[in-house]
Amino acid sequence: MPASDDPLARERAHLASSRAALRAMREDVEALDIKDVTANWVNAVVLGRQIEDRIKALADLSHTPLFFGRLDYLHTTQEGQRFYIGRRHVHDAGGDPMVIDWRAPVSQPYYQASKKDPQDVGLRRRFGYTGGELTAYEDEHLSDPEELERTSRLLQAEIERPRVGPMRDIVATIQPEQDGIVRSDLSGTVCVQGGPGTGKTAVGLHRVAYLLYAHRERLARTGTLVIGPNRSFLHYIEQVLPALGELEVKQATVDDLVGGQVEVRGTDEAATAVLKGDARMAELLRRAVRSHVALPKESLMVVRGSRRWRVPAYELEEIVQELTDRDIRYGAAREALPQRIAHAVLVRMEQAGEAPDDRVQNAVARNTAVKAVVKECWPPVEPAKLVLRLLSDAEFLAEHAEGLFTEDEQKLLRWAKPARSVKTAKWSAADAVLVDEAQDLVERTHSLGHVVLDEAQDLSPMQYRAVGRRCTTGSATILGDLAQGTTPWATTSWAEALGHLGKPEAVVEELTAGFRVPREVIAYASRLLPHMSPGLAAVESVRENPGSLEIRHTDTLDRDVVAACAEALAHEGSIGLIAADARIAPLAEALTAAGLTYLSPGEETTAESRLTLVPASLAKGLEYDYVVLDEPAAVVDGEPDERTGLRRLYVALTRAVSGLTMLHSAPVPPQLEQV
Ligand SMILES: Nc1ncnc2c1ncn2[C@@H]1O[C@H](COP(=O)(O)OP(=O)(O)OP(=O)(O)O)[C@@H](O)[C@H]1O
Repeated sequence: MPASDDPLARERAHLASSRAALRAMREDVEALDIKDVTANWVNAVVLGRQIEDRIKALADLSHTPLFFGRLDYLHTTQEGQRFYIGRRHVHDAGGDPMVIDWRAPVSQPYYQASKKDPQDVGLRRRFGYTGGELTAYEDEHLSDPEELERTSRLLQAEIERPRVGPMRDIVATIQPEQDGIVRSDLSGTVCVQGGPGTGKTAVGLHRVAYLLYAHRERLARTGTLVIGPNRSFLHYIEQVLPALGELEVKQATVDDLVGGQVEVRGTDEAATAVLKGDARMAELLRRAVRSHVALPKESLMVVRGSRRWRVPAYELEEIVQELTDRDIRYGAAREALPQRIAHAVLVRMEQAGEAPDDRVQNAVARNTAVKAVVKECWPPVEPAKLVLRLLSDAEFLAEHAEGLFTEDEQKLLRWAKPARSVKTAKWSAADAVLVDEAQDLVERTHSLGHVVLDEAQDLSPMQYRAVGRRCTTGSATILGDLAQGTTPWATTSWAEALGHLGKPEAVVEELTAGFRVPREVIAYASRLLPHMSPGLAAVESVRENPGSLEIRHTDTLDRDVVAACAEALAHEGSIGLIAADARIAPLAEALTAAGLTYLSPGEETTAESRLTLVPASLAKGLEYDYVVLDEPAAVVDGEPDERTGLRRLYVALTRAVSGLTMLHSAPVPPQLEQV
């Protein structure tokens, strides 16, 4: 068959010319000479960096196909009729598109069109690649009533592909219900509830990429942030956005966000941490900050030259009262106060026939007598010092906690040993959140354009508030699973959480199709659901490969766990050995003794180094091709209460992509028995 008649050959030719076009685009950028256009050194550096980023974004990565799909519309539109869909836009020398960005509106039917609703699509073609080579394609004629609907083999192969290394993007296979969330508008906050492996993280990251495409300038100005539960999780996901060409998105944990003011060196008992995370703390802090405002006792006398101007105490009182009533930050009101007082002085000057201008008003505002009034009525408040006092000084706490916290609760809140200074205090993570709240009462926190919050179910109300104030003027994507909440303050209702976040109007979407965990394994793990999160639906696995689930009883646990790891290493893909935190040290020793090298979570698995030893407390959000789960009873017992223990076990049981081997010497928790 001549190449021109062979569709695969034609597609390969299009790939080759698209690659050449991309190379040309890159060469054009590389050839840019900025000497003539940059007037100064700063501009040159900024522009130089932008060009470097652009060159990086135009790299042709051999392992990521330039396009993964094709759409042929039934009718020609202004933009054309046939489109190749890929990770980025590529055009030829004449400016005509060779590949269309997956985020462009014309690409949307690639994800959304169906036989029921073809959206003017005649043909949808998916491409299969082997090692960077285009080797297969698969067609759907959406408008052909004769053609039967069937599951795409290429899609299935992509979902079943063994995992190794960090998280990958899913642009080629985003599902319609996921696409709806990815493309939802920047103005709205979306909350996604979904069981393990339903693609919440993937959807959140692709939503950022989409929003950056659709609102590039606005978000470049305001900024975007992805919040995850810990460093190892952030490492695991950090390559997804760069692979989609987005290099500017920041990542942080909640602790990172609030950690600027104090150094966290202490911990809290669970009951204390729960209380410190309670939304009532916000009111306590508000009262404590506002308690610094005092009404003036005496009148003010401003001397300028030979004249003296007097503002009576009742008028100063009115000014202070008016600022108290207004809903502005403590610090902003403190800055406004001298000007207000100066204004009152200026009114008197005008009444006396003078014509003072702005400079006079500014000079009066800086007058020592005015400064003294400000110091007396609106003294500066240092957030960390204020929280320190609340947690150390029983009387001060009691004064502001009245009607909010009982005496017993106040006792729980107070540090056993009062701290002397901000530097030496043993701040806990929950304390840092309080300092952040107090800081915001003094000075408004900068708001970003969009924030993605992953594993949100583990946040306390005060933590939700800390995240919420970082997107007051922007929007958010909140991702979580109520069944995976393992903190003592875990979320029980999304409506409540969204209220704390300050986005009560957000829509809650649910994802139920599972892309990670094989059917048999998810069915086994879901036996726990009625015991820990009644009412939540079990995930429906879309994987065809039933996967393997093996439960082994043993009297020589360490030895057999190591053997199971060695067995798992015979398969391709990554291996996670998950165990209760207390079991990590003995297992590490056993692995080393057996000559098996292992990584810690967050370290990248590679083809050479594929085994990770994962404490159950860090397993959330991660996935491994094969999981060996050590002693489930120890995972449950590692938590302060049974429900949290079962949830921790549920997380550990749902990390596997291809197979799970569970080994136990103690009895398996009875909740896993068949009902
Ligand atoms: N549409 C899709 N096509 C292919 N793979 C997908 C798709 N959606 C999700 N996946 C894959 O499924 C796995 C689970 O996705 P992800 O980690 O986003 O789920 P999650 O809901 O955040 O899970 P968890 O609750 O355990 O944190 C990942 O490997 C992801 O790439």
